[in-house]
Amino acid sequence: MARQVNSQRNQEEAVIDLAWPNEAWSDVTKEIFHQLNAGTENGDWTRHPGYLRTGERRLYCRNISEQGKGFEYAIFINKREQRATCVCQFGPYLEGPPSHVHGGAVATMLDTVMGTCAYNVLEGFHLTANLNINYKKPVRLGSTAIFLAKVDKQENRKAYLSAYVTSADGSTTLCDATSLFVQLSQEQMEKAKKYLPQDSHND
Ligand SMILES: CCCCCCCCCCCCCCCC(=O)SCCNC(=O)CCNC(=O)[C@H](O)C(C)(C)COP(=O)(O)OP(=O)(O)OC[C@H]1O[C@@H](n2cnc3c(N)ncnc32)[C@H](O)[C@@H]1OP(=O)(O)O
Repeated sequence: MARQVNSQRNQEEAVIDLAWPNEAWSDVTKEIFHQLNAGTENGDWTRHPGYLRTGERRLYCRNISEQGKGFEYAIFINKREQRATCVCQFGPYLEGPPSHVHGGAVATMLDTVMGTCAYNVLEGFHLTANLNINYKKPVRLGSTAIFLAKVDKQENRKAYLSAYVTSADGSTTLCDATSLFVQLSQEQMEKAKKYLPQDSHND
């Protein structure tokens, strides 16, 4: 059910919101998505739009355009509680150990979920300064996992986040992680402005 979002930027580049179930999603992934999406009804949670840009640049975890082959995910944000929850299904192009997900693919989703959390709940634009991951169990290729991230503390420009990854039924912890995100200074933001999308489409 990806939704075309008009982009004022330039005509040949479409911006498509992929953070919706599609036919490549398993019933488990869809079920968890609908549970998380139900949390948006009373406004506590918001679904973070996951845009595929079909132009030159693409968000790394949205760059495998064959449906179901890469990262299939949706991220939900609770701004008041400074938390993010993500349901992610790992496609067959993400293999590391045979039939299991590459550790770098899991790290990508941890960086993205914590980065999206920081982006939505904190002031200013943050970059990852440090990311530490403990891999507790291998993640089966094709399986669905849940990522739970939160902001633990802020000190000046530093934001400390933690996250853990569970199996779809929540019974098994697959990973846990901590990170440090640093808010860009005014001067750094000025320099970064030329790289930011001109319209409101993020991710
Ligand atoms: C408009 C909408 C468009 C986009 C809408 C997006 C929507 C949402 C999608 C997000 C999805 C992707 C999210 C992925 C997020 C990435 O993947 S970001 C890419 C990977 N990260 C990088 O490339 C960052 C590279 N590093 C840097 O640029 C610089 O080191 C930093 C991080 C900006 C910090 O440098 P700096 O500004 O010079 O600051 P610096 O004084 O060095 O450090 C500040 C403080 O942090 C501490 N610190 C810095 N590094 C460390 C460290 N490694 N360990 C411990 N302490 C540290 C310093 O000690 C210092 O502490 P205090 O002295 O203040 O106590």
